[in-house]
Amino acid sequence: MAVYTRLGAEEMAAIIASFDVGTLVSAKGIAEGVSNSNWLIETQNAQGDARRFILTMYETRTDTADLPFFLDLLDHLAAGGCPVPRTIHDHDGASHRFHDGKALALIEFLPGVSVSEPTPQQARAVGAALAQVHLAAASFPGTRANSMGLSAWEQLLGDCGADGLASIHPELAGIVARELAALKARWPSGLPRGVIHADLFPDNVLMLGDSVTGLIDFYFACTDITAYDVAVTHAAWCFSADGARFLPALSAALLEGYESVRPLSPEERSALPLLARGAAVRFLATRAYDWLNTPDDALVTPKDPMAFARRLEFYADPGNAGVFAA
Ligand SMILES: Nc1ncnc2c1ncn2[C@@H]1O[C@H](COP(=O)(O)OP(=O)(O)O)[C@@H](O)[C@H]1O
Ligand SMILES: N[C@@H](CCOP(=O)(O)O)C(=O)O
Repeated sequence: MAVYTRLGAEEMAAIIASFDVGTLVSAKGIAEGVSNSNWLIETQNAQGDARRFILTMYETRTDTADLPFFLDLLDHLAAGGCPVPRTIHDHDGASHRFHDGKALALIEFLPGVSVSEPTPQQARAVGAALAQVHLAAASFPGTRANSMGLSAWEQLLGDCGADGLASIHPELAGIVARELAALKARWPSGLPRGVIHADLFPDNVLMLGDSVTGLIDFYFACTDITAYDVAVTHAAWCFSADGARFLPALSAALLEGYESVRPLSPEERSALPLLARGAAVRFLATRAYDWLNTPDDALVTPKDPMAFARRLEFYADPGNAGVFAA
């Protein structure tokens, strides 16, 4: 459930009237998503043409100071030919506005559905789309530090505490301590950097058949190691949902699709096993924190941290490093 804020019909009509998109016909809350409130908006213009948009109201997890970066990035990538939604600017030319103290933005609706059991063809298309984003983002002037980097993982996992981690799984605290030490000692410097999506899970990709029709939810986008984004996407796409089974055909297809647009350098390739361990720790950290800190009556069901502990064990096994070999 991801509608945290209730908006009355009159309020919604007034918000939509701030944009040059016609009159409001319907507004339906969207159940998917966890961070922000989203509505599917239908409008009609003077000619009677129906149009669809997504209205997002940013809740506490999104820092509104970051919105110009996120929203300008969408427009930049869309102008560069990437399948990302454009933002609709209001009558004042602003990409976001405030309602009752909360920021909101209207963005283009893109068709497509999120796949839950991707095929290799779909993984290939996602790899290519990710590479297209990396190339198009190279000319984006904005920068944003990664607020979900190594120090944040350490902080979140520290906040969980050894007892908290042990309540999730008896061996988790030990695994986490080992991994954080290895990542801190060996995290690469000198690899190409740029703007990355940093959360390209299947639920953030819209597809029709084997084609990517939309890359959405850029609210973790930041400036970081480009190949780390490949590692995040690999961790997100190339395992069964519970992390228990690695899916080699998806892995090969994702990397091949990526390299069909942006070949990886030998240095990036050889860093991928470690970057993938980092990616697994990143999602283990937020999931473990949420697992221990989400109130029982919250609207959101926390995601299983162990699904990323299992991926981590896979990536940390030197016998599996060949997965990333050219
Ligand atoms: N531009 C878009 N076009 C079509 N559907 C979208 C678009 N943006 C978001 N959605 C829908 O809204 C849902 C939640 O959006 P998302 O940005 O992932 O929210 P959250 O940040 O809360 O996770 C998506 O799963 C998708 O169904
Ligand atoms: N992809 C993350 C959760 C982030 O939530 P999102 O709805 O903003 O994509 C995970 O699976 O842990």
